[in-house]
Amino acid sequence: MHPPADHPIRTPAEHLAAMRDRTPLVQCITNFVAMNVAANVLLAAGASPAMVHAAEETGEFTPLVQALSINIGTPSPGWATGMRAAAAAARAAGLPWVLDPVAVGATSYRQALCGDLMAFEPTVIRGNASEILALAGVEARGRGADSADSVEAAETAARALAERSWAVVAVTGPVDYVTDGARAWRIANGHPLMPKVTALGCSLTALVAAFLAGGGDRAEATVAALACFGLAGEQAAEGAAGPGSFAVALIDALHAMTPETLERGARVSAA
Ligand SMILES: Nc1ncnc2c1ncn2[C@@H]1O[C@H](COP(=O)(O)OP(=O)(O)O)[C@@H](O)[C@H]1O
Ligand SMILES: Cc1ncsc1CCOP(=O)(O)O
Ligand SMILES: [Mg+2]
Repeated sequence: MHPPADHPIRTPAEHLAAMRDRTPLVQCITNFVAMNVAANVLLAAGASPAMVHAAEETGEFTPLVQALSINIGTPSPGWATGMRAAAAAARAAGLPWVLDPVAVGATSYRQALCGDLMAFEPTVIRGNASEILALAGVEARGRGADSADSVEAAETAARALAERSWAVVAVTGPVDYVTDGARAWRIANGHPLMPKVTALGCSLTALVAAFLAGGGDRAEATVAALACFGLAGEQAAEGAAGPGSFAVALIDALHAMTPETLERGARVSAA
């Protein structure tokens, strides 16, 4: 169900162009905080969002989309049933899907839900360092939805989780880390204002799903999405007076991003 690893190598710019060529329909089951922000991020970047979460319709709806993003940020039993149904439908249809394990270390309910979802083999897992540590079963110091651990501290756990689950694992923070268990990259794009705006991580997870829908190697598509989002953050910060105007400028920067700008601005290195 995962794209084969023998795709020709694409640059982040080529991944952006491929995503936009497809204008992928991305089903998002996300939290109440992120719903609007994530939809606007997808639209600005060139994808098409659909916030569909009811178990009653997802079996019918998920096969119509090009990628799925599941974020457990504000879980409840009905939504959890919808998440499991959507993940099952994505797996059955061979669609790429991304898991965002928000605050998974905080409660046993979130841990159990992520355990259920992991059984449906996410294509990519994207979280902050504390979330990836907790999901990997390593002691983490998360504070709710925020990380209290460094990306570096989560790298070994991320690799182990990728090997164990066969998901690509993306750990975000000041410098992001992406691994498929065999290969790894660091993405140095981003700006310190990004964690000062809620739901940007959640929105990035949805953007990763959109980039996966563009095809190619799933790890490289993930790296491309992170570089694109981080670079948009850098550009947005240039004229921002603080987190409020930054959030608006980030949407504008994603909309204005071109493959050429991304080619020049992506700071990706092998890890
Ligand atoms: N201190 C920072 N400096 C630069 N970029 C950051 C920083 N913290 C987070 N980011 C960026 O913010 C985005 C969201 O990541 P993160 O804050 O780790 O997710 P979450 O909101 O899920 O905790 C990513 O693009 C990441 O690279
Ligand atoms: C604040 C909050 N509480 C539950 S979900 C959520 C949003 C978290 O968003 P992000 O992980 O992108 O910062
Ligand atoms: Mg998050």
